[in-house]
Amino acid sequence: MNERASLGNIDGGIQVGKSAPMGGLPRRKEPISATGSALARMLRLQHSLRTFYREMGKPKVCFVLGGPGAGKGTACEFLVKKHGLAHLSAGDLLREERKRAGSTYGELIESCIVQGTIVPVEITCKLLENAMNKIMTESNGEQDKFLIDGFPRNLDNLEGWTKQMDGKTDDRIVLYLNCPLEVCEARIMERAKTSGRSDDNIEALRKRFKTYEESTKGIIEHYRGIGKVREVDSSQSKEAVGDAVSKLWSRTLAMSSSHLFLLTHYGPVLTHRTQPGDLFMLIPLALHLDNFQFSYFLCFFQVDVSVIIKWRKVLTIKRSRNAWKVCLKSG
Ligand SMILES: Nc1ncnc2c1ncn2[C@@H]1O[C@H](COP(=O)(O)OP(=O)(O)OP(=O)(O)O)[C@@H](O)[C@H]1O
Ligand SMILES: Nc1ccn([C@@H]2O[C@H](COP(=O)(O)O)[C@@H](O)[C@H]2O)c(=O)n1
Repeated sequence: MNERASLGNIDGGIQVGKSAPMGGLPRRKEPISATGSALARMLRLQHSLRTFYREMGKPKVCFVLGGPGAGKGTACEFLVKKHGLAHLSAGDLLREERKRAGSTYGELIESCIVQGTIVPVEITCKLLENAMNKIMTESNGEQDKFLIDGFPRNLDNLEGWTKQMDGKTDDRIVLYLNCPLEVCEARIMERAKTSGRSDDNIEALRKRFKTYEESTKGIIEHYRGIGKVREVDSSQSKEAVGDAVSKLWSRTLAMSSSHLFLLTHYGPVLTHRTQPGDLFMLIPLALHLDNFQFSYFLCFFQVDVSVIIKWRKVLTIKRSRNAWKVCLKSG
């Protein structure tokens, strides 16, 4: 499903964000001795669980940046087809809003586009927020992974997103498509023959390059500084870029969302990062490590079955009522 643009306008008015999948922590089954350290451990665990649930319920975002013509849209289309992600292009949403009858911002948007400057973030961010909400609502919350293409482009975009979205999204990584500007120029001039875009001409392109050099590169460096940039050489063929971004997605994003957590009141006792291609199941996992009289938490997790199989050396897994029970093997 290609969900590029055409997804919302500023008057859409849908609330962003969705509530965490679980309302709160399950009740303890058995009381534990009320020592200070046990209490401290409980509080720590409660805090990490709350963080975990909060992050799990948020839409996951991968920003896609690079120069004009670096191949952002093309790479996103590839990821949509291969990995079923939702693609929101800030530029496409702005162009859509520009032509919407009755839009208050049509003229402002057009003037920014032909001048190669950046539209005020309140407009772009609202369009993105509405489009994300539309996709999440229509998919019943199942589509929660977004490629946001061409955003944040400058400091105003970055600060506005942080303020307007205020932790409502889980901003995972920045996919940076690095391509020499001469290559970008040749691509855009080729695209200009058929695109009909008012900024696909050499004059507007030079202005867009200037904005990219002066504003967007600083944003990429900001994200690099906090370890979020994943870089791909996008001067390669479309197939090679597609392969590279797909591998990146599998290795970085899929892995980071697929941990196996065994939670006890002593904290997560084991976590495991999965490999691309592992089998995933969404199952209710109830943990009760009998020997240690741990209380259990009934949780929904993405569980990598092959990991469970490895751990069967020390753990047994039984189905009990409607839940899975994990016990330490005796002897
Ligand atoms: N790896 C590639 N090799 C050759 N041509 C490419 C490659 N990637 C994209 N193109 C072509 O270059 C042009 C620009 O690509 P695309 O629209 O994906 O870039 P973009 O970064 O999204 O551009 P913009 O910022 O202007 O929207 C398109 O005509 C596309 O078909
Ligand atoms: N965050 C953004 C993104 C885009 N724009 C404006 O749209 C033009 C075209 O963007 P593309 O990503 O489709 O190349 C861009 O030059 C800007 O004028 C913006 O303002 N803010």
